Amino acid sequence: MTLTETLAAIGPADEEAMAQARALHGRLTKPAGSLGALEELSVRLAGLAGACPPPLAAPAAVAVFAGDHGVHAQGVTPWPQEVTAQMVTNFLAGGAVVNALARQAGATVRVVDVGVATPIAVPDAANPDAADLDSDSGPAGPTAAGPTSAAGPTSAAGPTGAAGPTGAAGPVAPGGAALVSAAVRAGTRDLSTGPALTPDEVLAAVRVGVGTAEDLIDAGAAVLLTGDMGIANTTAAAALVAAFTGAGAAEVTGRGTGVDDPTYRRKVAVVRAALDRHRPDPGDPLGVLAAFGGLEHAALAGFILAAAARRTPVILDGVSTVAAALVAVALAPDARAALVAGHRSVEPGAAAGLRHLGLDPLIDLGMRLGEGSGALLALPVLAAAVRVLHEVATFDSAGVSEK
Ligand SMILES: O=C(O)c1ccc[n+]([C@@H]2O[C@H](COP(=O)([O-])O)[C@@H](O)[C@H]2O)c1
Ligand SMILES: Cc1cc2nc[nH]c2cc1C
Repeated sequence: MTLTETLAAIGPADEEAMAQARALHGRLTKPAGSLGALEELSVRLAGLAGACPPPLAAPAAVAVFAGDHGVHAQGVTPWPQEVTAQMVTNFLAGGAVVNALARQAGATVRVVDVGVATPIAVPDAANPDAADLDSDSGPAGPTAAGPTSAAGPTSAAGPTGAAGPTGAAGPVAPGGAALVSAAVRAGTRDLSTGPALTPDEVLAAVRVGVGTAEDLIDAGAAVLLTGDMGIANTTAAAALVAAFTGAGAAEVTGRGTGVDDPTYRRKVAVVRAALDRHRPDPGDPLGVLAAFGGLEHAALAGFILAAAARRTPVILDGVSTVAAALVAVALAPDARAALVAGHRSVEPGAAAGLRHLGLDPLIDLGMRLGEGSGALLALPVLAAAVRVLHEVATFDSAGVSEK
């Protein structure tokens, strides 16, 4: 679908299904309210699906969007830019945190190059079947269904190719991920000296995200997870969060990968100057993306919107995915119904963004990695919330006396 069609397909939560889920919770063999936040989550998922119970949350697929940032030139991070490409290679080889956590959670991983600035080395596919989580490289389980296997032909990026030259999914190393090459440009321009992206580049990146979500859902995914990789992207994310929440630069800028005091001060100054320079209008979400980027934020916004249009839950991860959710909800307020806040990242912009969205994170482990790591840890919680509605007996059916 085009972005316009995607936005038009996003509708509000189904109040009737939510009422049914609330009523069902009152009949299940547990004191009312005893499952806390799990209950409200399952009610929201019923509202999204328009059904009670909503579908079980499997198979699950995480998409990690990778891009580079011109603002890297301002010294806002200690890491060299080429680490973005090197970490993509690590994802493909199966050696990153996202791979370990995806194997643990029984999710597949797709990596989308939407704007990496340096060449990506694709590891040899020693065993192309190994990315199928049914294999020995990961735990077998109901979520390890073939159709979403990262190694499958659906990874060939037909629909995501709107942005330009798009590669078929690359070879997959054992336990690794498929690569979709859909770079819109080799990193953004420096947001501190001018717009990071042109309007056309923004739209192209958003389309990559829309196509990725559609592709994964068409291949069977029942829940989508967001991930990002981009050295210096917490600077762009902070500016995006400030633009949509109205918070000041110091409130939303964090230490990212762990920057020292002088770098942190420089980073806050860069975000403050960029906000002054661009005077972003939150009523023009695509204009805000053009001002600050990044390409992965734009693609993530499209990914979230397409999930909402297909009434599929999408688990947010860290600050970049929260920033993208702010863009998505500014474009289509009803998209909020599809959002599940996976975790509370240490990065202050993540908490500020979640507050603005009115979402409570499922877990809070002091993490600040990105890559989809927090979303993957929250996946079993979401899956459990749904399974309870499917499987727990009622007082009537189990013959348990009520109070
Ligand atoms: O989202 C988070 O919680 C998060 C917090 C700090 C760092 N990161 C990751 O670190 C990279 C950006 O950090 P930096 O310091 O280079 O801006 C990028 O790849 C992010 O995925 C992610
Ligand atoms: C090593 C490394 C891994 C990452 N994963 C996500 N962002 C990252 C940033 C760095 C620097």
